[in-house]
Amino acid sequence: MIEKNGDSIPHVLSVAGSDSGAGAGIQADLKACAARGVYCSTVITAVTAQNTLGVQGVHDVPEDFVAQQLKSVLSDMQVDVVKTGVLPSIRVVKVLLQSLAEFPVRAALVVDPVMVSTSGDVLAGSSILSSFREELFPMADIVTPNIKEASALLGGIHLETVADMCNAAKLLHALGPRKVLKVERLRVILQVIGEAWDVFQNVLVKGGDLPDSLDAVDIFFNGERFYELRLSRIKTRNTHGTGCTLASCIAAELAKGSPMLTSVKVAKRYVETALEYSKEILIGNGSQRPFDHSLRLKSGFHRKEVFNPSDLFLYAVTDSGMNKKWGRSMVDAVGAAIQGGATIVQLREKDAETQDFLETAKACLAVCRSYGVPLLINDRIDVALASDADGVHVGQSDMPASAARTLLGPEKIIGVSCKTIEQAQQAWISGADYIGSGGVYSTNTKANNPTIGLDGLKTVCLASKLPVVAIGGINASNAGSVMKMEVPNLKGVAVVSALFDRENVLTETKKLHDLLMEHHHRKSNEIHARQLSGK
Ligand SMILES: Cc1ncc(COP(=O)(O)OP(=O)(O)O)c(N)n1
Ligand SMILES: Cc1ncsc1CCOP(=O)(O)O
Ligand SMILES: [Mg+2]
Repeated sequence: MIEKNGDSIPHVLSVAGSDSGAGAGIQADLKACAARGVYCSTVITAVTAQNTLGVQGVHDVPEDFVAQQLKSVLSDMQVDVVKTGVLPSIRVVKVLLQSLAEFPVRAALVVDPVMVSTSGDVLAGSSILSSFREELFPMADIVTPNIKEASALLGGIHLETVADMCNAAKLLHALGPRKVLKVERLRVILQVIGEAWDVFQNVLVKGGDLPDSLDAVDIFFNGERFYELRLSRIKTRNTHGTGCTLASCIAAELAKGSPMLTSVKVAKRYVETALEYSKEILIGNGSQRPFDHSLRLKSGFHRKEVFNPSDLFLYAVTDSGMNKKWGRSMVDAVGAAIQGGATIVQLREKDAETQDFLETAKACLAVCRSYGVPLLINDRIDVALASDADGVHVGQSDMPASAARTLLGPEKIIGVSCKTIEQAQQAWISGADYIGSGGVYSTNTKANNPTIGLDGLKTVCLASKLPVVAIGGINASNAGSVMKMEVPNLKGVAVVSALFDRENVLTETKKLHDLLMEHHHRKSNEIHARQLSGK
């Protein structure tokens, strides 16, 4: 951290190559860190003459001078995270590792094993592979290869499917044996002192180049579990520098103190938002075009960064009565729902005392943040504000969404319950982010709540400018009928009893998640087939 007037600013050191076109490399790292509110210092390892057409020349910086830059920064400034990009020679890798041994960084080492530019130009030769595998990776907290890099690092194996990517992530993870030995000791110490630990080496295999995928799918593996991180693929040619930017954002979030998985999810969302924002900008005449890291040029656009409609996919709404009945705490229930695949959580406490509600909210928020899952508060703006939850859900007789927006500001998520076209239009005008629509089917969870059926849901979805989540009596046997409806705004289902009025929340959530994924894949394949046949 760097001290400024008593405030500390998270600090990332980027050790990478310069891109004269400023789409990738050091320049992308500087812009990404600035966009994420983090200080970024730089050690330049190579200077490229580069533009949107490709790389016209590369000049490696002599390793002595790389060492001198490293010493200048690390001996003087408190670095939280080191992020690496182009490391053009084995000697530079050695110099880096020696510097890190002399001046250890506080939080993490993020290794983006850059070998080939977007244009296909080689930036680090294959002689570097063994040095990466044997010397650098064991020291890294996360490595972030794309498909081509993962394949090269694993002796040229073919990576064509998500299953191949999982396999590659596992094999790359296994290259960190010294790290595992080192962290095993740390794990024991942390367990003894009761601290959470997040120190296993992590691998993110980026699937941006995966053939035939409509989504941008990355595989995150932490040595224990695989996470399939899926966002819609933005159709644009302005993608030069996405790898550098993603790794820098991960580094920036780690420097702020976020857990690894949260950092990866935040970084992925940021890149998606930046690509969406810049998909039509024109810089240069070639096909390797950069994007705009500074999302504030278009007013209001950065709201997209706050809320991701695909988070509505499996929306878990809690019920403390049900948890009590099955003898578990709210925190355990929320943790189990997230592990089962819940993509957003709402705390719905109808009878709790304010102080208890606030404490529960803070405890659940810690769980949600550790998984990068947003937590919303039902009805109570005051509890959302006091706990710093990610937002609120309000109904037609709760505080109006416009007043909630004024109180919560632009950085929080607001959902509104709507049964009619007029309510849906008003929600949009009021500055809400999404609509909850139902009860679709009858339910015992909410009294005096007329059902609107699938037809009512469809009417709201078609009229809505906001994404919609369906709610009310939804479970594993009828969720398919809901998601089968051909309405673009419908993003998922919100569920109470089918998750929480059950003995095993994790199993029930997983069951529903798998079913929703099956529908999602079927729908994606249908769209893909339709696009291919030109219909
Ligand atoms: C996602 C979602 N949709 C609708 C509701 C219902 O909210 P409301 O109409 O305010 O009723 P209560 O939940 O407050 O009883 C919801 N909670 N979540
Ligand atoms: C909160 C709410 N709002 C509309 S229906 C409903 C209850 C949904 O609960 P369940 O999923 O148990 O039917
Ligand atoms: Mg309400």
